[in-house]
Amino acid sequence: MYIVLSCNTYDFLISGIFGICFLSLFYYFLTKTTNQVETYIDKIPGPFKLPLIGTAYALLFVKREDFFKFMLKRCERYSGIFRSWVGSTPHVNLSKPEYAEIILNNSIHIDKSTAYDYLKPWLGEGLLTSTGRRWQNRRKLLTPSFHFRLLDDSLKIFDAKAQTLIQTLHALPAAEVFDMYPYITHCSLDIICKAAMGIELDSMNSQNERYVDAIYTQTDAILQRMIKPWFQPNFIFNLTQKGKRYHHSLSVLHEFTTRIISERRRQISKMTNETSAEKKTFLDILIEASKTDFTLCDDDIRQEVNTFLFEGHDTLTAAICWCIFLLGNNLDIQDRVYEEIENAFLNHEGPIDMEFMGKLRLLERCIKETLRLYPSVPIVARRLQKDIDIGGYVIPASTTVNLYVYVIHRDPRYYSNPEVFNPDRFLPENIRDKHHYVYIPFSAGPRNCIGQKYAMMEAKVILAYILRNFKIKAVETKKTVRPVIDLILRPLNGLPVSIEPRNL
Ligand code: HEM
Repeated sequence: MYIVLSCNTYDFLISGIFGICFLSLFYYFLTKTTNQVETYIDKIPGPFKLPLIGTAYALLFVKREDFFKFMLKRCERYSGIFRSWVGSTPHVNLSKPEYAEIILNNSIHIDKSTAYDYLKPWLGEGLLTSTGRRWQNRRKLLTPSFHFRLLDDSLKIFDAKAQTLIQTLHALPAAEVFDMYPYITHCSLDIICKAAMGIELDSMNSQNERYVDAIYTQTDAILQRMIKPWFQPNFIFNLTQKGKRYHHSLSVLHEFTTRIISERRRQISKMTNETSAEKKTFLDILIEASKTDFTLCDDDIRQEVNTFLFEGHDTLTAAICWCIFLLGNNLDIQDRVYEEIENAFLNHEGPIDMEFMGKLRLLERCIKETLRLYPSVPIVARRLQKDIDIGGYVIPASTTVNLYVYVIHRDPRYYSNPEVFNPDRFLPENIRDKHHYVYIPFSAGPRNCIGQKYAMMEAKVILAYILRNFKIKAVETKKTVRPVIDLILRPLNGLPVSIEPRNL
């Protein structure tokens, strides 16, 4: 007789057996070194803790799609600050803007938490995950790629790709409900490849599913490893089905970026003096710098390309889709945005430019309000460099601190009816007296998002074209939609909508 084990059961058994042996071995040594820390951490309120597993036992039966809701409930229960233990690693979870300021408003606590180590096989020591001198040098090198003038040039690419997206959407059968999420994903992937790497991917026509699927497998596996101690030791994780899928997806991602870099190198080698004097892409800057900077080898370039491909399209796709979801539920606001876009197009010829962008004020407020309600990066984590005092508790150096951006953005002291979509919260007169850290979708301080201006511009262009061409109705409502987190905050069921072409 055969016993058929589901993937999850198999993974659970393998990781359970090995995990218990592994954790027991290290427990003695770990507790010896963390006693002092433990005394401080355990003064902070938090759920009941078990030996070895910490507070992660509560996640044993929490499904992936319920994890975010589960953590939000904890935030609600402990209001502002609570501690949790992922195995023997203490985490302090913060959800007040005043606490976010203490963590973000300085150049001391700029190290990412050890949880980001699980991103390293993929993103290596790229800008998102690196630290210290290496991070400083890289940030200095890459910041000019996001200079305003260069962003201006990227606008033409945003415009051209948004028009391709519109043609694709027009070709779909009318009045049928479909998932718009993959269409936005391919559009923003094509844009980042062209604007930052100089490569024409054309995934809107060729549907590059292998790369996109590999990203979802990675981000899911990485999150599971961050929160479930039994998946953390490599030799256990590698034996699980999840581990096997993870390694396969890793090779797909590396293959993809290696192909992009060699293709761009080939293009550069064919360039004449005239064409090479044209605008340099982000990848060109890296390739050029590697000729004189010997700390920038091929592997470093690949790490940065992986980082920017991921950060540059996945976060943005989520933001655009959440905005369409919200406007598809608030048709009165959608109509006002449509009018604004139509007025901006009056007497306008050619691709969208900076002047045109300046006219889309309501649309900009809608994007900001979307990022308040559904920040693409809902939790930001740091590893403390020295002891700090928060809410009357001492949090020792080296502790992992998680900032719940999603909860901070709903602080009722600063946002009345925080669950309501109201773009006018971002009118100049309404934001004047707000706490600076009550709105941090791009994080804040020295390690804020390097691509935030780029992101706002791209979102505006894509949304302007979609909303000008179609009236959109979202199928899901605020009540039915399930935000899930696998690093990025996405709607569980994608973005089911029906679209009706507007008469232009
Ligand atoms: C709506 C879109 C976006 C959102 C909400 C967003 C949000 C964020 C946040 C919260 C961080 C800090 C992460 C952390 O500390 O763990 C971050 C960092 C970063 N973002 Fe974005 N991002 C967006 C778009 C982009 C784009 C378009 C790019 C590139 C083209 C980009 C590149 C990066 C990079 C490289 C970092 C690491 C910066 C550093 O540590 O120095 N992001 N982003």
